Amino acid sequence: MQQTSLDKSKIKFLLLEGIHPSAQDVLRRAGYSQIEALPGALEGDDLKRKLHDAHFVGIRSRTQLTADVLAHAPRLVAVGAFCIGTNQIDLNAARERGIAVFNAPYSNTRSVAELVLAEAILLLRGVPEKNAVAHRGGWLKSADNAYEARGKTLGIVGYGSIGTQLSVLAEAMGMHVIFHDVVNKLPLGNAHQAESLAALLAQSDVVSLHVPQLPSTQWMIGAAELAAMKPGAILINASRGTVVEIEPLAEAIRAKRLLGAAIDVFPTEPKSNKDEFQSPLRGLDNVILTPHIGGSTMEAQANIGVEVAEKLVKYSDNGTSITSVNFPEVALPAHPGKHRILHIHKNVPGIMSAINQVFADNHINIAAQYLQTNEKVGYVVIDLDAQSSELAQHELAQIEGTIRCRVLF
Ligand SMILES: NC(=O)C1=CN([C@@H]2O[C@H](COP(=O)(O)OP(=O)(O)OC[C@H]3O[C@@H](n4cnc5c(N)ncnc54)[C@H](O)[C@@H]3O)[C@@H](O)[C@H]2O)C=CC1
Ligand SMILES: O=C(O)C(=O)COP(=O)(O)O
Repeated sequence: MQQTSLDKSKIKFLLLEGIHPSAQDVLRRAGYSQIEALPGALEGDDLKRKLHDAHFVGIRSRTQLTADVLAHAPRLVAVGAFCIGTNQIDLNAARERGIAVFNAPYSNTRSVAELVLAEAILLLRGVPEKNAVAHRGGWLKSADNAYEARGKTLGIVGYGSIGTQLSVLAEAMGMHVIFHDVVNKLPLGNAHQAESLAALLAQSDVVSLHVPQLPSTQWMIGAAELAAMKPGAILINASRGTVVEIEPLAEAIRAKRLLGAAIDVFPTEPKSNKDEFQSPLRGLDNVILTPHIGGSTMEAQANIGVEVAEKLVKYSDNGTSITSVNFPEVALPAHPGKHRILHIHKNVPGIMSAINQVFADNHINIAAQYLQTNEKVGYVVIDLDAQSSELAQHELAQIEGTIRCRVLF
């Protein structure tokens, strides 16, 4: 019988951006050996060349998987975003090509929240500036503009996984927490939802941003919003570099309208540790600049490596797409003794009857069938007897609207 399931030894994983070795451990334990791991991001032709024969790619926040790049990845079955954000991936283009995208929605939330809280404390005390001055041989011993965190108001913009973690930690230190979110959220502890972003900016001593990169969050903090903040307030951004306009922020710091800032993410970030970091914020002593390391702790990275690699293995081994961020979610049991056909198709009228007709016309018994659709794509999984799978796959692949059809056994 012809082999229709791709041999594991032929399945290629490309892991970029220094993904934690825990991911490779999971993949190897599952029987995958063709793994290429690179320390930095790739772009342009280099990225396209590497993706040409990859079945799975693992990235972090830096690698841009645009529609054009995905068009150069004919074998790609799934993308693992070994991070929270998936804005670097054209999720619709991936879906239309039958490429499922998975991420790690929770593994680094605590790391970000801890860093932000630490930065808030340091900035309220003017430590970054005092530290910079001391390194230059100066001595800024003074209580001027140095404050306790206790009793100060922390304004959290985006009250999701990270925002809520931060809320709990900050309250434990005696801060008052208010938040702004486009969705009505359950306030934790004594936090409360501000009436608007403007109200939050007007009341907060520290403003911390935790929104995803979306059209609606692009440049949401610009000159007008910075001017609306309390004089002497602090801004922290560990969300995405498109959320804050950097020039007006640099100006507000230089003019001492804001006491300080901590910025972890930038409109343009170096693609590896070898490239120069350029920013108008360089040289401003009371701005903490960090190289997008909000989620970069050993704990978070090791957990993310395992979490996302396991999702890729499950999808590769048995078709389970549960928790995919762009794909119909199907939770599948094992299929001992049966072959399993995974058919990804455009969600158009008549396609399911065409699929089922193949089984009727060819007298093939369906042992189990699972279907999930979203607006654009349908994902149907069919378990059947081994001797029928080659014929079924051949026939199903001919159906108009088929995006991808593979067999597992
Ligand atoms: N600096 C770093 O290393 C890291 C950065 N991140 C960034 O942090 C972001 C947030 O992460 P999570 O809290 O896990 O996401 P989440 O999805 O749990 O929470 C985001 C919240 O923002 C809200 N939101 C969306 N649009 C908004 C708008 N226009 N105005 C106000 N609120 C809005 C959502 O309703 C949601 O409650 C991620 O999308 C990622 O970009 C995440 C991890 C590490
Ligand atoms: O989890 C996220 O969304 C992050 O921003 C972390 O990105 P990174 O994996 O550190 O490139």
